Amino acid sequence: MSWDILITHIKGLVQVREPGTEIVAGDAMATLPILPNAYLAIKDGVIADYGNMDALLVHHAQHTLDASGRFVFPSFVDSHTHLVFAASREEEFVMKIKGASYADIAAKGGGILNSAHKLQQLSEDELFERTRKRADEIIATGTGAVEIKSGYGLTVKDELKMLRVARRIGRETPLTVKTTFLGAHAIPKAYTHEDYVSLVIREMIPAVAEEKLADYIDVFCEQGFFTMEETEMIVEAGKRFGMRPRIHANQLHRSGGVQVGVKTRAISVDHLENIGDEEISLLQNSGVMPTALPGAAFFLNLPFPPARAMLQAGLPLAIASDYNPGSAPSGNMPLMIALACIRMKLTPEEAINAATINTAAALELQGTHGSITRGKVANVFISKPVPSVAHLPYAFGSPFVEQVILQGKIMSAI
Ligand SMILES: N=CN[C@@H](CCC(=O)O)C(=O)O
Ligand SMILES: [Zn+2]
Repeated sequence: MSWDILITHIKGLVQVREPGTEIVAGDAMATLPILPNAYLAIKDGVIADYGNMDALLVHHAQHTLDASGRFVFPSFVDSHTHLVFAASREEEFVMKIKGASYADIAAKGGGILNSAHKLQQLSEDELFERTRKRADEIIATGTGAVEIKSGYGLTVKDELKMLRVARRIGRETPLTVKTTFLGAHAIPKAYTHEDYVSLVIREMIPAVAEEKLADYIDVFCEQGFFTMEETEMIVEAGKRFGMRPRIHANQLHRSGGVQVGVKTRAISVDHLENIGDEEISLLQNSGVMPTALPGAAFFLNLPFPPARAMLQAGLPLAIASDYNPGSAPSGNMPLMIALACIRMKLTPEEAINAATINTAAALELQGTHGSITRGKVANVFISKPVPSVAHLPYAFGSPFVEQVILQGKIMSAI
């Protein structure tokens, strides 16, 4: 008997859970189970065993890694990204510094329409190569599973192109990928609202379903983008083709996105910079995962979601990066955890739960990802030598991840 990989002398094995814990909510988010002086054994791509070093019986392994002074974490699950895009938009970043708002830029044909224009010029292969670099980047900062949305195509052909690229990231990198169709991300200049919504429902959704390109359907429910009624029509159309909703809700205004999410039984409502008591009560016992995107709130100088009030109401909370060129040009999950602690007053334990076990549930990956549990996919990383888990958000922006293992394979030096 021999392990494929044995990690020994782990200072703390983080997020150790027995099978069955699929989500943490309210007060339970404050507890992050950590096993001190531990080992972790990996075989055939899964977590085969773990325990205290004193209980380690089988020492033989193809690769043995000594993690003295280091923590081992389950890889982050990033449940909201726009990883497939053509190019960065730092020109808009500078406009914002000089006073323009996100909405001003969007109204002038910038923003999402700017990204769509750039993406429409690229071949599928070129788009894949650009996206693969971002995939490597997020792997290096500890992400093991990721949701990727379309929404910068805005034509049937280009939305399909984006989703094919996203699926290919899932096949050709060690990331676990879930895909979301977000044709209703913005309204191209040549269309009326009505005509574009009809294109999304009548042509895009069936074409996406035909190639089985999307697991979920999303809509940017926001003033100047899609109304509550349009959002409901679009997600109901997606549901008829087996795509479960997740919604861009309440980013810039009290847009009603949470109300539509609850009504349509969305798996998650994401952003939530503009919610109040009414939305919090609606989310209670709804089964919808509230998801904060602290990178976007930080980058756009928006209010941060009222995380403490949500936890006090007994809600679960997930944290994702929203990696995209317009409102969150970073997929660095340790940085998102730091922002959640610093700006949303989450404790490190709460923020790490939000970025692992709860994001796994938000992608329906709770059986395979998001915790150190026997039988789950061996997606883990070894930290740099650090004094404590709280060092992660404390030393914000400092590299935290030293060695990545995905699907039971040691990734080359990062
Ligand atoms: N808000 C809508 N979509 C993205 C931003 C897209 C963009 O500006 O390119 C978001 O989640 O923040
Ligand atoms: Zn987004």
